[in-house]
Amino acid sequence: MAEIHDQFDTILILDFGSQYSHLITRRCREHNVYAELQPCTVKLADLHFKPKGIILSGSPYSVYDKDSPHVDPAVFELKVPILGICYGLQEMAWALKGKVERSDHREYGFAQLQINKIHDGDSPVDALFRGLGEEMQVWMSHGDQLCEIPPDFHVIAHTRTAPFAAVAHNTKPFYGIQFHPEVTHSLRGKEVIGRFILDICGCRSNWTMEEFIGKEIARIREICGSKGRVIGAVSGGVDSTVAAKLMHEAIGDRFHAIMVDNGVLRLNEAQQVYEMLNKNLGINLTVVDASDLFLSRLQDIEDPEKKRKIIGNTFINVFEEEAAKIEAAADEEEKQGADAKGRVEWLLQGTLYPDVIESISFKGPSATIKTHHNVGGLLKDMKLKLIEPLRELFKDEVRVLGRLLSIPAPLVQRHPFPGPGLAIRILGPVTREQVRILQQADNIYIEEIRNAGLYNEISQAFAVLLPVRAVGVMGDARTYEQVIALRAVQSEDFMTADWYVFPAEVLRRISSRITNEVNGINRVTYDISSKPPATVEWL
Ligand SMILES: Nc1ncnc2c1ncn2[C@@H]1O[C@H](COP(=O)(O)OP(=O)(O)OP(=O)(O)O)[C@@H](O)[C@H]1O
Ligand SMILES: O=c1[nH]c(=O)c2[nH+]cn([C@@H]3O[C@H](COP(=O)(O)O)[C@@H](O)[C@H]3O)c2[nH]1
Ligand SMILES: NC(=O)CC[C@H](N)C(=O)O
Ligand SMILES: [Mg+2]
Repeated sequence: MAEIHDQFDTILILDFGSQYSHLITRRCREHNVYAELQPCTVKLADLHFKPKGIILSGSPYSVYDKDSPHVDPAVFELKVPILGICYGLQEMAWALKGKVERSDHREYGFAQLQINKIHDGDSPVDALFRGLGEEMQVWMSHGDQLCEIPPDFHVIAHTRTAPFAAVAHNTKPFYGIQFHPEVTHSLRGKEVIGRFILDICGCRSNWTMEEFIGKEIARIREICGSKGRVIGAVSGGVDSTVAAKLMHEAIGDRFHAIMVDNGVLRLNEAQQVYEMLNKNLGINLTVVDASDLFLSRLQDIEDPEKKRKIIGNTFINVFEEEAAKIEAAADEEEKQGADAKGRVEWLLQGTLYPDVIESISFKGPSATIKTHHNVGGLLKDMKLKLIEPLRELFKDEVRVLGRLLSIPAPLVQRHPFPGPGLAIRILGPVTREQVRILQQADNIYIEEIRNAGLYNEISQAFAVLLPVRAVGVMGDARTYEQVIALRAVQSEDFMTADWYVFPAEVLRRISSRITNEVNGINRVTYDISSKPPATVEWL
Protein backbone atom coordinates (compact mmCIF):
# COMPACT_ATOMS: atom_id res chain seq x y z
CA MET A 1 0.00 0.00 0.00
CA ALA A 2 1.50 3.33 -1.03
CA GLU A 3 1.68 5.57 2.04
CA ILE A 4 2.16 9.33 1.87
CA HIS A 5 5.89 9.00 2.56
CA ASP A 6 6.19 6.75 -0.49
CA GLN A 7 4.52 9.35 -2.67
CA PHE A 8 6.19 12.59 -1.53
CA ASP A 9 9.79 13.45 -0.65
CA THR A 10 9.72 13.09 3.12
CA ILE A 11 11.65 14.67 5.96
CA LEU A 12 11.77 12.45 9.02
CA ILE A 13 11.65 14.35 12.30
CA LEU A 14 12.80 12.35 15.26
CA ASP A 15 11.10 13.52 18.42
CA PHE A 16 13.08 13.60 21.63
CA GLY A 17 10.15 15.08 23.55
CA SER A 18 10.52 18.80 22.86
CA GLN A 19 7.46 21.02 23.22
CA TYR A 20 8.14 22.29 19.70
CA SER A 21 8.58 19.08 17.70
CA HIS A 22 5.23 19.44 15.95
CA LEU A 23 6.21 22.97 14.90
CA ILE A 24 9.21 21.60 12.98
CA THR A 25 6.75 19.41 11.08
CA ARG A 26 4.59 22.42 10.33
CA ARG A 27 7.48 24.58 9.12
CA CYS A 28 8.58 21.89 6.66
CA ARG A 29 5.06 21.59 5.33
CA GLU A 30 4.85 25.37 4.95
CA HIS A 31 7.66 24.90 2.42
CA ASN A 32 5.40 22.33 0.71
CA VAL A 33 7.60 19.47 1.81
CA TYR A 34 5.95 16.54 3.57
CA ALA A 35 7.37 15.85 7.03
CA GLU A 36 6.57 13.11 9.46
CA LEU A 37 7.21 12.97 13.20
CA GLN A 38 8.36 9.69 14.74
CA PRO A 39 9.65 8.83 18.21
CA CYS A 40 13.45 9.18 18.45
CA THR A 41 13.70 5.57 19.54
CA VAL A 42 12.52 4.24 16.17
CA LYS A 43 14.91 1.69 14.70
CA LEU A 44 15.94 2.39 11.14
CA ALA A 45 15.41 -1.26 10.30
CA ASP A 46 11.71 -0.77 11.18
CA LEU A 47 11.32 2.29 9.02
CA HIS A 48 9.49 1.44 5.81
CA PHE A 49 10.76 4.33 3.71
CA LYS A 50 13.92 6.26 3.06
CA PRO A 51 13.63 9.89 4.14
CA LYS A 52 15.33 12.62 2.09
CA GLY A 53 16.65 14.11 5.32
CA ILE A 54 16.41 13.78 9.08
CA ILE A 55 15.86 16.42 11.74
CA LEU A 56 16.62 15.66 15.38
CA SER A 57 14.37 17.69 17.70
CA GLY A 58 15.02 19.35 21.04
CA SER A 59 14.38 17.64 24.35
CA PRO A 60 13.93 18.27 28.06
CA TYR A 61 16.77 15.76 28.70
CA SER A 62 20.53 16.27 28.81
CA VAL A 63 22.53 13.90 26.62
CA TYR A 64 24.76 12.86 29.50
CA ASP A 65 21.81 11.89 31.76
CA LYS A 66 21.64 8.18 32.54
CA ASP A 67 18.16 7.71 31.12
CA SER A 68 18.34 10.21 28.25
CA PRO A 69 16.95 9.09 24.87
CA HIS A 70 19.38 8.36 22.03
CA VAL A 71 18.92 7.90 18.34
CA ASP A 72 19.67 4.67 16.48
CA PRO A 73 23.37 5.20 15.49
CA ALA A 74 22.50 3.83 12.05
CA VAL A 75 21.03 7.23 11.10
CA PHE A 76 24.54 8.60 10.74
CA GLU A 77 25.28 5.86 8.18
CA LEU A 78 22.12 6.37 6.14
CA LYS A 79 23.85 8.86 3.82
CA VAL A 80 21.10 11.46 4.09
CA PRO A 81 21.49 15.01 5.45
CA ILE A 82 20.89 15.46 9.18
CA LEU A 83 20.03 18.62 11.08
CA GLY A 84 20.19 18.59 14.87
CA ILE A 85 18.21 21.26 16.72
CA CYS A 86 19.23 22.12 20.31
CA TYR A 87 19.22 18.69 22.01
CA GLY A 88 19.46 17.33 18.47
CA LEU A 89 22.77 19.17 18.02
CA GLN A 90 23.97 17.95 21.40
CA GLU A 91 22.91 14.41 20.51
CA MET A 92 24.80 14.52 17.22
CA ALA A 93 27.90 15.87 18.96
CA TRP A 94 27.59 13.22 21.67
CA ALA A 95 27.22 10.40 19.12
CA LEU A 96 30.11 11.66 16.97
CA LYS A 97 32.58 12.12 19.84
CA GLY A 98 32.29 15.79 20.68
CA LYS A 99 31.64 17.05 24.23
CA VAL A 100 28.54 18.50 25.84
CA GLU A 101 28.40 20.05 29.31
CA ARG A 102 26.10 21.97 31.57
CA SER A 103 26.98 25.57 30.81
CA ASP A 104 27.47 28.57 33.12
CA HIS A 105 25.63 30.62 30.53
CA ARG A 106 22.18 29.24 30.19
CA GLU A 107 20.32 30.91 27.33
CA TYR A 108 16.54 31.24 27.50
CA GLY A 109 15.04 33.71 25.09
CA PHE A 110 16.46 35.91 22.38
CA ALA A 111 20.07 35.81 21.21
CA GLN A 112 21.93 37.42 18.36
CA LEU A 113 23.48 34.80 16.10
CA GLN A 114 26.70 35.81 14.32
CA ILE A 115 27.22 33.81 11.18
CA ASN A 116 30.85 32.96 10.57
CA LYS A 117 32.39 33.92 7.26
CA ILE A 118 31.61 31.19 4.80
CA HIS A 119 35.01 30.07 3.50
CA ASP A 120 33.95 27.64 0.88
CA GLY A 121 31.51 29.72 -1.11
CA ASP A 122 29.96 27.15 -3.39
CA SER A 123 30.37 23.93 -1.47
CA PRO A 124 27.14 22.48 -0.09
CA VAL A 125 28.85 22.30 3.29
CA ASP A 126 27.92 25.78 4.47
CA ALA A 127 24.64 26.02 2.65
CA LEU A 128 22.55 26.27 5.82
CA PHE A 129 22.86 30.04 6.22
CA ARG A 130 23.72 30.96 2.65
CA GLY A 131 22.21 34.28 1.66
CA LEU A 132 20.86 34.99 5.14
CA GLY A 133 23.34 37.75 6.03
CA GLU A 134 25.86 37.95 8.84
CA GLU A 135 23.59 38.19 11.82
CA MET A 136 20.12 37.07 12.81
CA GLN A 137 17.87 37.14 15.82
CA VAL A 138 17.24 33.64 17.13
CA TRP A 139 15.46 32.10 20.08
CA MET A 140 17.30 29.80 22.49
CA SER A 141 16.20 27.50 25.28
CA HIS A 142 19.08 25.48 26.65
CA GLY A 143 21.22 24.91 29.72
CA ASP A 144 23.78 22.60 28.10
CA GLN A 145 26.14 23.42 25.29
CA LEU A 146 28.94 22.03 23.18
CA CYS A 147 32.33 22.57 24.78
CA GLU A 148 34.19 20.59 22.15
CA ILE A 149 33.03 20.04 18.60
CA PRO A 150 33.33 16.53 17.16
CA PRO A 151 36.28 15.73 14.88
CA ASP A 152 35.79 16.81 11.25
CA PHE A 153 33.25 19.50 12.18
CA HIS A 154 33.70 23.27 11.94
CA VAL A 155 31.82 26.17 13.48
CA ILE A 156 29.44 28.10 11.25
CA ALA A 157 27.88 30.49 13.78
CA HIS A 158 28.25 31.68 17.38
CA THR A 159 26.53 33.91 19.91
CA ARG A 160 28.03 36.02 22.68
CA THR A 161 27.94 33.09 25.09
CA ALA A 162 27.81 30.04 22.82
CA PRO A 163 30.98 29.72 20.71
CA PHE A 164 29.53 26.66 18.93
CA ALA A 165 25.96 27.84 18.27
CA ALA A 166 25.97 26.18 14.84
CA VAL A 167 28.33 23.56 13.42
CA ALA A 168 28.68 21.62 10.20
CA HIS A 169 30.62 18.55 9.16
CA ASN A 170 33.56 19.21 6.84
CA THR A 171 32.48 16.76 4.17
CA LYS A 172 29.12 15.22 5.09
CA PRO A 173 25.78 17.06 5.09
CA PHE A 174 25.48 17.05 8.90
CA TYR A 175 24.47 20.27 10.65
CA GLY A 176 23.68 21.21 14.21
CA ILE A 177 22.17 24.41 15.58
CA GLN A 178 21.72 25.38 19.20
CA PHE A 179 18.74 27.70 18.55
CA HIS A 180 15.16 26.80 17.66
CA PRO A 181 14.41 27.75 14.03
CA GLU A 182 10.88 26.32 14.31
CA VAL A 183 9.55 29.01 16.66
CA THR A 184 8.49 32.31 15.14
CA HIS A 185 10.73 34.25 17.56
CA SER A 186 13.66 33.06 15.42
CA LEU A 187 12.94 35.60 12.75
CA ARG A 188 14.55 33.82 9.80
CA GLY A 189 14.12 30.33 11.25
CA LYS A 190 11.73 29.21 8.58
CA GLU A 191 14.29 30.17 5.93
CA VAL A 192 16.98 28.17 7.73
CA ILE A 193 14.67 25.13 7.68
CA GLY A 194 14.06 25.86 3.98
CA ARG A 195 17.82 25.90 3.25
CA PHE A 196 18.10 22.51 4.89
CA ILE A 197 15.15 20.69 3.37
CA LEU A 198 15.20 22.30 -0.08
CA ASP A 199 18.86 23.10 -0.83
CA ILE A 200 20.66 20.52 1.26
CA CYS A 201 18.22 17.59 1.18
CA GLY A 202 16.98 18.50 -2.30
CA CYS A 203 13.31 17.88 -1.50
CA ARG A 204 10.81 18.83 -4.16
CA SER A 205 8.20 21.21 -2.83
CA ASN A 206 5.14 19.42 -4.13
CA TRP A 207 3.32 18.73 -0.86
CA THR A 208 0.21 20.65 -1.77
CA MET A 209 -3.39 19.79 -1.09
CA GLU A 210 -4.01 19.60 -4.87
CA GLU A 211 -1.45 16.81 -5.11
CA PHE A 212 -2.73 15.20 -1.94
CA ILE A 213 -6.31 14.91 -3.20
CA GLY A 214 -5.41 12.88 -6.28
CA LYS A 215 -3.02 10.61 -4.45
CA GLU A 216 -5.32 10.07 -1.50
CA ILE A 217 -8.27 9.18 -3.70
CA ALA A 218 -6.12 6.60 -5.46
CA ARG A 219 -4.96 5.26 -2.11
CA ILE A 220 -8.51 4.93 -0.76
CA ARG A 221 -9.56 3.05 -3.91
CA GLU A 222 -6.67 0.66 -3.44
CA ILE A 223 -7.49 0.06 0.24
CA CYS A 224 -11.18 -0.59 -0.40
CA GLY A 225 -10.71 -2.75 -3.50
CA SER A 226 -13.43 -2.90 -6.13
CA LYS A 227 -16.28 -3.90 -3.81
CA GLY A 228 -15.41 -2.94 -0.23
CA ARG A 229 -17.79 -0.57 1.50
CA VAL A 230 -17.20 2.08 4.09
CA ILE A 231 -19.43 3.46 6.78
CA GLY A 232 -18.57 7.02 7.73
CA ALA A 233 -18.81 8.76 11.06
CA VAL A 234 -19.86 12.23 9.93
CA SER A 235 -20.63 15.00 12.40
CA GLY A 236 -20.99 18.00 10.11
CA GLY A 237 -17.69 19.30 11.52
CA VAL A 238 -14.92 20.35 9.15
CA ASP A 239 -12.82 17.22 9.48
CA SER A 240 -15.41 14.55 8.92
CA THR A 241 -17.12 16.52 6.15
CA VAL A 242 -13.86 16.85 4.25
CA ALA A 243 -13.08 13.17 4.87
CA ALA A 244 -16.58 12.23 3.67
CA LYS A 245 -16.28 14.30 0.51
CA LEU A 246 -12.94 12.68 -0.29
CA MET A 247 -14.41 9.25 0.32
CA HIS A 248 -17.43 10.03 -1.84
CA GLU A 249 -15.14 11.11 -4.70
CA ALA A 250 -13.16 7.89 -4.29
CA ILE A 251 -15.85 5.22 -4.00
CA GLY A 252 -19.19 6.96 -4.64
CA ASP A 253 -22.20 5.06 -3.35
CA ARG A 254 -20.14 2.44 -1.61
CA PHE A 255 -19.68 5.06 1.07
CA HIS A 256 -22.45 5.35 3.66
CA ALA A 257 -22.29 8.50 5.77
CA ILE A 258 -23.90 8.26 9.19
CA MET A 259 -24.48 11.07 11.62
CA VAL A 260 -25.38 9.97 15.09
CA ASP A 261 -27.78 12.11 17.08
CA ASN A 262 -26.36 11.37 20.50
CA GLY A 263 -28.79 13.65 22.31
CA VAL A 264 -26.03 16.14 23.12
CA LEU A 265 -25.78 17.98 19.79
CA ARG A 266 -26.38 21.72 19.43
CA LEU A 267 -29.82 23.19 18.73
CA ASN A 268 -31.27 21.82 15.43
CA GLU A 269 -27.85 20.49 14.49
CA ALA A 270 -28.91 17.12 13.10
CA GLN A 271 -31.43 18.78 10.78
CA GLN A 272 -28.97 21.44 9.59
CA VAL A 273 -26.17 18.97 8.90
CA TYR A 274 -28.56 16.65 7.10
CA GLU A 275 -29.62 19.41 4.73
CA MET A 276 -26.13 20.74 4.22
CA LEU A 277 -24.60 17.38 3.29
CA ASN A 278 -27.43 16.00 1.23
CA LYS A 279 -28.35 19.17 -0.62
CA ASN A 280 -25.08 21.04 -0.95
CA LEU A 281 -22.55 18.25 -1.12
CA GLY A 282 -24.46 15.38 -2.66
CA ILE A 283 -23.38 13.06 0.16
CA ASN A 284 -26.02 10.55 1.09
CA LEU A 285 -26.19 11.07 4.85
CA THR A 286 -28.37 9.12 7.23
CA VAL A 287 -29.10 10.57 10.65
CA VAL A 288 -29.52 7.88 13.29
CA ASP A 289 -31.41 9.02 16.36
CA ALA A 290 -29.69 7.27 19.23
CA SER A 291 -30.38 9.98 21.78
CA ASP A 292 -32.33 7.72 24.16
CA LEU A 293 -29.53 5.18 24.23
CA PHE A 294 -26.81 7.78 24.87
CA LEU A 295 -28.80 9.72 27.48
CA SER A 296 -29.79 6.57 29.34
CA ARG A 297 -26.15 5.47 29.52
CA LEU A 298 -25.13 8.95 30.68
CA GLN A 299 -27.75 9.10 33.41
CA ASP A 300 -26.25 10.16 36.76
CA ILE A 301 -22.71 10.20 35.35
CA GLU A 302 -20.70 13.23 36.47
CA ASP A 303 -17.12 12.09 36.00
CA PRO A 304 -15.73 13.69 32.80
CA GLU A 305 -13.63 10.70 31.73
CA LYS A 306 -16.56 8.32 32.29
CA LYS A 307 -18.77 10.52 30.13
CA ARG A 308 -16.16 10.55 27.35
CA LYS A 309 -15.65 6.79 27.39
CA ILE A 310 -19.35 6.00 27.46
CA ILE A 311 -19.91 8.25 24.45
CA GLY A 312 -16.90 6.89 22.52
CA ASN A 313 -18.02 3.30 23.07
CA THR A 314 -21.66 3.98 22.32
CA PHE A 315 -20.70 5.64 19.01
CA ILE A 316 -18.97 2.42 17.94
CA ASN A 317 -21.93 0.28 19.07
CA VAL A 318 -24.20 2.40 16.91
CA PHE A 319 -21.86 2.24 13.88
CA GLU A 320 -21.55 -1.53 14.12
CA GLU A 321 -25.30 -1.85 14.33
CA GLU A 322 -25.73 0.40 11.28
CA ALA A 323 -23.11 -1.56 9.35
CA ALA A 324 -25.04 -4.77 10.10
CA LYS A 325 -28.28 -3.15 8.87
CA ILE A 326 -26.65 -2.04 5.61
CA GLU A 327 -25.36 -5.55 5.03
CA ALA A 328 -28.71 -7.13 5.84
CA ALA A 329 -30.41 -4.83 3.34
CA ALA A 330 -27.85 -5.78 0.67
CA ASP A 331 -28.37 -9.49 1.38
CA GLU A 332 -32.09 -8.99 0.95
CA GLU A 333 -31.59 -7.23 -2.41
CA GLU A 334 -29.28 -10.01 -3.50
CA LYS A 335 -32.02 -12.54 -2.80
CA GLN A 336 -34.25 -10.50 -5.10
CA GLY A 337 -31.66 -10.91 -7.86
CA ALA A 338 -29.43 -7.84 -7.39
CA ASP A 339 -25.62 -8.12 -7.78
CA ALA A 340 -23.71 -9.13 -4.66
CA LYS A 341 -22.33 -6.15 -2.72
CA GLY A 342 -19.09 -6.03 -0.75
CA ARG A 343 -19.01 -6.20 3.05
CA VAL A 344 -18.92 -3.05 5.18
CA GLU A 345 -15.43 -3.49 6.52
CA TRP A 346 -14.30 0.04 7.22
CA LEU A 347 -15.22 2.92 9.48
CA LEU A 348 -14.20 6.37 8.23
CA GLN A 349 -13.20 8.89 10.92
CA GLY A 350 -11.99 12.47 10.64
CA THR A 351 -9.00 12.03 12.95
CA LEU A 352 -6.29 14.70 12.55
CA TYR A 353 -2.53 14.78 13.06
CA PRO A 354 -2.59 16.55 16.45
CA ASP A 355 -4.71 13.68 17.86
CA VAL A 356 -2.08 11.27 16.59
CA ILE A 357 0.95 13.32 17.66
CA GLU A 358 -0.25 13.21 21.25
CA SER A 359 0.06 9.45 21.25
CA ILE A 360 3.46 8.98 19.56
CA SER A 361 5.80 10.40 22.18
CA PHE A 362 8.78 8.12 22.76
CA LYS A 363 7.67 7.70 26.36
CA GLY A 364 4.41 6.28 25.08
CA PRO A 365 1.23 8.30 24.95
CA SER A 366 1.81 11.63 26.68
CA ALA A 367 0.12 12.08 30.04
CA THR A 368 -3.59 11.65 29.43
CA ILE A 369 -5.26 14.99 29.95
CA LYS A 370 -8.53 13.86 28.42
CA THR A 371 -9.60 10.95 26.33
CA HIS A 372 -10.64 12.06 22.86
CA HIS A 373 -13.63 9.96 21.96
CA ASN A 374 -12.27 8.99 18.53
CA VAL A 375 -8.80 7.90 19.69
CA GLY A 376 -8.72 6.70 23.29
CA GLY A 377 -12.48 6.18 23.56
CA LEU A 378 -12.74 3.44 20.91
CA LEU A 379 -14.03 -0.03 21.72
CA LYS A 380 -11.23 -2.54 22.27
CA ASP A 381 -12.77 -5.36 20.27
CA MET A 382 -14.34 -3.38 17.45
CA LYS A 383 -14.88 -5.28 14.22
CA LEU A 384 -14.77 -2.37 11.79
CA LYS A 385 -11.31 -1.36 10.60
CA LEU A 386 -10.49 2.35 10.77
CA ILE A 387 -9.80 4.44 7.71
CA GLU A 388 -8.60 7.95 8.52
CA PRO A 389 -7.56 9.94 5.42
CA LEU A 390 -6.70 13.09 7.39
CA ARG A 391 -4.56 11.35 9.96
CA GLU A 392 -1.43 13.14 8.74
CA LEU A 393 -2.94 16.60 8.33
CA PHE A 394 -3.17 19.72 10.46
CA LYS A 395 -6.47 21.60 10.73
CA ASP A 396 -5.43 24.44 8.43
CA GLU A 397 -4.39 21.90 5.80
CA VAL A 398 -7.81 20.28 6.12
CA ARG A 399 -9.45 23.67 5.58
CA VAL A 400 -7.45 24.19 2.37
CA LEU A 401 -8.48 20.72 1.27
CA GLY A 402 -12.12 21.56 2.03
CA ARG A 403 -12.00 24.68 -0.15
CA LEU A 404 -10.45 22.70 -3.00
CA LEU A 405 -13.21 20.12 -2.69
CA SER A 406 -15.75 22.96 -3.06
CA ILE A 407 -17.13 22.61 0.43
CA PRO A 408 -19.02 25.85 1.20
CA ALA A 409 -17.05 28.47 3.14
CA PRO A 410 -19.32 28.60 6.21
CA LEU A 411 -18.76 24.88 6.70
CA VAL A 412 -14.99 25.09 6.19
CA GLN A 413 -14.77 27.94 8.71
CA ARG A 414 -16.94 26.21 11.33
CA HIS A 415 -15.61 26.18 14.86
CA PRO A 416 -14.70 22.67 16.03
CA PHE A 417 -17.34 20.84 18.05
CA PRO A 418 -16.28 17.82 20.12
CA GLY A 419 -17.86 14.42 19.52
CA PRO A 420 -18.96 14.10 23.20
CA GLY A 421 -20.78 17.37 22.56
CA LEU A 422 -22.77 19.14 25.23
CA ALA A 423 -22.17 16.25 27.64
CA ILE A 424 -18.73 17.72 28.37
CA ARG A 425 -20.18 21.23 28.66
CA ILE A 426 -22.83 20.27 31.22
CA LEU A 427 -20.80 20.04 34.38
CA GLY A 428 -23.23 17.91 36.34
CA PRO A 429 -25.37 14.95 35.26
CA VAL A 430 -26.72 15.14 31.70
CA THR A 431 -30.52 15.24 31.40
CA ARG A 432 -32.81 16.31 28.56
CA GLU A 433 -33.71 19.43 30.56
CA GLN A 434 -30.06 20.41 31.09
CA VAL A 435 -29.39 19.81 27.39
CA ARG A 436 -32.33 22.09 26.49
CA ILE A 437 -31.03 24.92 28.66
CA LEU A 438 -27.52 24.71 27.26
CA GLN A 439 -28.70 24.40 23.64
CA GLN A 440 -30.70 27.61 23.94
CA ALA A 441 -27.96 29.58 25.66
CA ASP A 442 -25.31 28.34 23.22
CA ASN A 443 -27.49 29.19 20.25
CA ILE A 444 -27.99 32.79 21.43
CA TYR A 445 -24.28 33.16 22.10
CA ILE A 446 -23.22 31.99 18.64
CA GLU A 447 -26.00 33.98 16.95
CA GLU A 448 -24.81 37.20 18.61
CA ILE A 449 -21.18 36.47 17.75
CA ARG A 450 -22.22 36.10 14.12
CA ASN A 451 -24.34 39.25 14.23
CA ALA A 452 -21.35 41.17 15.55
CA GLY A 453 -19.24 39.82 12.64
CA LEU A 454 -16.78 38.19 15.03
CA TYR A 455 -17.28 34.49 14.22
CA ASN A 456 -14.23 34.09 11.98
CA GLU A 457 -12.02 36.06 14.33
CA ILE A 458 -12.65 33.54 17.12
CA SER A 459 -11.27 30.00 16.85
CA GLN A 460 -13.90 28.40 19.05
CA ALA A 461 -16.77 29.72 21.15
CA PHE A 462 -19.37 27.90 23.24
CA ALA A 463 -21.44 28.07 26.39
CA VAL A 464 -20.99 25.88 29.47
CA LEU A 465 -23.72 25.03 31.97
CA LEU A 466 -22.55 25.14 35.57
CA PRO A 467 -24.09 22.85 38.17
CA VAL A 468 -24.39 25.61 40.78
CA ARG A 469 -27.34 27.90 41.45
CA ALA A 470 -27.22 31.56 42.33
CA VAL A 471 -29.72 34.08 43.60
CA GLY A 472 -31.19 36.73 41.33
CA VAL A 473 -34.11 39.09 41.08
CA MET A 474 -36.50 39.07 38.15
CA GLY A 475 -39.76 41.01 37.98
CA ASP A 476 -39.30 41.93 41.64
CA ALA A 477 -39.25 38.26 42.62
CA ARG A 478 -36.38 36.19 43.94
CA THR A 479 -34.90 33.57 41.58
CA TYR A 480 -32.54 30.76 42.43
CA GLU A 481 -31.22 29.41 39.15
CA GLN A 482 -28.23 28.05 37.24
CA VAL A 483 -25.24 29.90 35.80
CA ILE A 484 -23.92 29.92 32.22
CA ALA A 485 -20.19 30.41 31.58
CA LEU A 486 -19.20 31.71 28.14
CA ARG A 487 -15.94 30.61 26.56
CA ALA A 488 -14.22 32.01 23.46
CA VAL A 489 -10.62 31.34 22.46
CA GLN A 490 -8.14 32.16 19.75
CA SER A 491 -5.73 29.43 18.85
CA GLU A 492 -3.61 28.22 15.97
CA ASP A 493 -3.70 24.51 16.71
CA PHE A 494 -5.67 24.18 19.97
CA MET A 495 -2.58 22.93 21.78
CA THR A 496 -2.36 26.39 23.35
CA ALA A 497 -5.07 29.06 23.36
CA ASP A 498 -5.75 32.63 24.53
CA TRP A 499 -9.10 33.86 25.74
CA TYR A 500 -10.77 36.27 23.38
CA VAL A 501 -11.27 39.93 24.30
CA PHE A 502 -14.86 40.83 23.37
CA PRO A 503 -16.12 44.37 22.92
CA ALA A 504 -18.12 45.04 26.12
CA GLU A 505 -21.36 45.82 24.30
CA VAL A 506 -21.38 42.40 22.63
CA LEU A 507 -21.04 40.66 25.99
CA ARG A 508 -23.75 42.88 27.41
CA ARG A 509 -26.16 41.91 24.63
CA ILE A 510 -25.38 38.19 24.96
CA SER A 511 -25.84 38.22 28.72
CA SER A 512 -29.09 40.10 28.57
CA ARG A 513 -30.55 37.84 25.88
CA ILE A 514 -29.55 34.63 27.70
CA THR A 515 -31.03 35.67 31.04
CA ASN A 516 -34.19 36.99 29.36
CA GLU A 517 -34.79 34.14 26.96
CA VAL A 518 -33.51 31.00 28.65
CA ASN A 519 -35.64 29.65 31.46
CA GLY A 520 -33.51 28.39 34.31
CA ILE A 521 -30.61 30.86 33.94
CA ASN A 522 -30.24 34.07 35.92
CA ARG A 523 -26.52 34.74 35.66
CA VAL A 524 -23.83 34.73 32.93
CA THR A 525 -20.06 34.76 33.45
CA TYR A 526 -17.13 34.98 31.02
CA ASP A 527 -14.18 32.58 31.23
CA ILE A 528 -10.83 34.42 31.17
CA SER A 529 -8.49 31.42 31.36
CA SER A 530 -5.87 30.61 28.75
CA LYS A 531 -4.62 27.12 27.84
CA PRO A 532 -2.44 26.22 29.65
CA PRO A 533 -3.18 26.18 32.55
CA ALA A 534 -6.86 25.61 31.64
CA THR A 535 -8.00 23.57 28.65
CA VAL A 536 -10.43 24.76 25.99
CA GLU A 537 -13.32 22.56 27.13
CA TRP A 538 -14.23 22.53 30.82
CA LEU A 539 -14.29 18.70 31.05
N1 LIG B 1 -22.42 13.07 16.04
C1 LIG B 1 -21.52 12.38 15.34
N2 LIG B 1 -21.93 11.46 14.43
C2 LIG B 1 -21.02 10.75 13.73
N3 LIG B 1 -19.70 10.86 13.86
C3 LIG B 1 -19.22 11.74 14.75
C4 LIG B 1 -20.09 12.56 15.52
N4 LIG B 1 -19.32 13.36 16.29
C5 LIG B 1 -18.03 13.06 16.00
N5 LIG B 1 -17.95 12.09 15.07
C6 LIG B 1 -16.71 11.46 14.53
O1 LIG B 1 -15.60 11.76 15.38
C7 LIG B 1 -14.57 12.42 14.65
C8 LIG B 1 -13.82 13.41 15.50
O2 LIG B 1 -14.65 14.47 15.90
P1 LIG B 1 -14.11 15.94 15.76
O3 LIG B 1 -15.07 16.85 16.44
O4 LIG B 1 -12.68 15.96 16.16
O5 LIG B 1 -14.09 16.20 14.19
P2 LIG B 1 -15.20 16.85 13.28
O6 LIG B 1 -16.48 16.88 14.01
O7 LIG B 1 -15.21 16.14 11.97
O8 LIG B 1 -14.62 18.27 13.00
P3 LIG B 1 -14.51 19.49 14.01
O9 LIG B 1 -13.20 19.27 14.74
O10 LIG B 1 -14.47 20.66 13.11
O11 LIG B 1 -15.68 19.44 14.91
C9 LIG B 1 -15.30 13.08 13.50
O12 LIG B 1 -14.42 13.36 12.45
C10 LIG B 1 -16.33 12.03 13.16
O13 LIG B 1 -15.69 11.01 12.40
O1 LIG C 1 -13.86 15.46 18.68
C1 LIG C 1 -13.46 15.72 19.80
N1 LIG C 1 -13.60 14.76 20.73
C2 LIG C 1 -13.25 14.94 22.01
O2 LIG C 1 -13.40 14.03 22.82
C3 LIG C 1 -12.70 16.23 22.32
N2 LIG C 1 -12.25 16.78 23.48
C4 LIG C 1 -11.84 18.06 23.18
N3 LIG C 1 -12.02 18.31 21.88
C5 LIG C 1 -11.67 19.55 21.15
O3 LIG C 1 -10.25 19.61 21.11
C6 LIG C 1 -9.80 20.99 21.23
C7 LIG C 1 -8.87 21.13 22.43
O4 LIG C 1 -9.66 20.93 23.58
P1 LIG C 1 -9.08 20.81 25.06
O5 LIG C 1 -8.15 21.97 25.25
O6 LIG C 1 -10.29 20.88 25.93
O7 LIG C 1 -8.36 19.49 25.12
C8 LIG C 1 -11.08 21.81 21.35
O8 LIG C 1 -11.38 22.26 20.05
C9 LIG C 1 -12.11 20.82 21.84
O9 LIG C 1 -13.44 21.16 21.49
C10 LIG C 1 -12.54 17.20 21.33
N4 LIG C 1 -12.91 16.93 20.07
N1 LIG D 1 15.61 22.77 24.16
C1 LIG D 1 16.46 21.77 24.24
O1 LIG D 1 16.53 20.91 23.36
C2 LIG D 1 17.26 21.69 25.49
C3 LIG D 1 18.29 20.61 25.47
C4 LIG D 1 18.93 20.38 26.83
N2 LIG D 1 17.92 19.89 27.73
C5 LIG D 1 19.52 21.70 27.33
O2 LIG D 1 19.05 22.24 28.30
O3 LIG D 1 20.46 22.19 26.74
MG1 LIG E 1 -16.71 17.81 15.75
